Amino acid sequence: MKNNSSLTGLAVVCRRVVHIYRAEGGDVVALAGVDLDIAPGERVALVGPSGSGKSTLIALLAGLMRPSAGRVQIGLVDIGRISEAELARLRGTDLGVVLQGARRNLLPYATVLSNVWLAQRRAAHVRPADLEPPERILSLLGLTGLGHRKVQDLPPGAAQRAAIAVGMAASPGLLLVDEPTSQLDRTARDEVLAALEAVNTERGTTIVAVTHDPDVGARLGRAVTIRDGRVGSEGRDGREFAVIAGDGTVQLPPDVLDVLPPGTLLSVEHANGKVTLVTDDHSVSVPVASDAA
Ligand SMILES: Nc1ncnc2c1ncn2[C@@H]1O[C@H](COP(=O)(O)OP(=O)(O)OP(=O)(O)O)[C@@H](O)[C@H]1O
Repeated sequence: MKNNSSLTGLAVVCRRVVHIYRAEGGDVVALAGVDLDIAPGERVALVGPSGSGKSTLIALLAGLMRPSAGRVQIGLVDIGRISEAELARLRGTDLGVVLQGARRNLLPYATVLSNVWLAQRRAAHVRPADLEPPERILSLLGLTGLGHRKVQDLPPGAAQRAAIAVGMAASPGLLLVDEPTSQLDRTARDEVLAALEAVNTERGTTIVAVTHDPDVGARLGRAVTIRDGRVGSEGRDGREFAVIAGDGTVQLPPDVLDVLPPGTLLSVEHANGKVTLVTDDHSVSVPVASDAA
């Protein structure tokens, strides 16, 4: 197997990723063909309506589940093709995972420093490597001076940053964070976002965060909207884009769908450097692209 040995950010590639939950009442297709490329050191928010598949996607990136079909690649490793032991090693070292609800990631009666130190011991057991002094990780996350506080005594924002510190304990190349700012006040939320930015800029770590907060998406710079188990659209630097999936399909924005409901027949006209969707009776035409300079 190829290794991810670099300490800098890891790339993520998803190709036609499908995930099906086998449930008693019937199968649930949670992801229906996700195509996504994230460059090393990028910061990406996964946004979208409840039940659209965000948590399923982050669980696949975290190696907690394998895709039913398609390819999920973290750095050089195709996580659908590696053994359970290799997957466990990847999870313990290359991937930092911060679950939703900061305190679920932490031992409440232990100090912040001990929480980071214990996470490092677990990582060293899986793959012996040089580990960063825990104090340096706390400093990166703005927790200097709080190392000897018990987790249960921390205010919510500091607890969230402590959970990120534990996620960063083994200096992973990819940090996955589920709802990092939910239930935080504005100040605490800004401190958490500043901490994530520090991780990204100072360590080069790739960051993927699931969030319901549109401001988080805007602040991270790239917001990928998951809709009905697919990549629906992307916001980049304040602009909104539709995305062509690997099978050539495009999810139309909700306001266009109001005018063109599912089942509408369209002809795709490509002429004079313009691509236009036109209804059969020519009552609606939607210019979708222009390749004119
Ligand atoms: N363990 C499971 N068994 C069966 N179905 C599941 C399971 N987990 C999720 N689902 C279903 O898969 C779909 C996607 O769920 P997922 O939790 O990934 O969405 P989400 O976008 O993260 O939602 P939320 O924002 O509410 O957390 C939903 O229809 C959900 O009901």
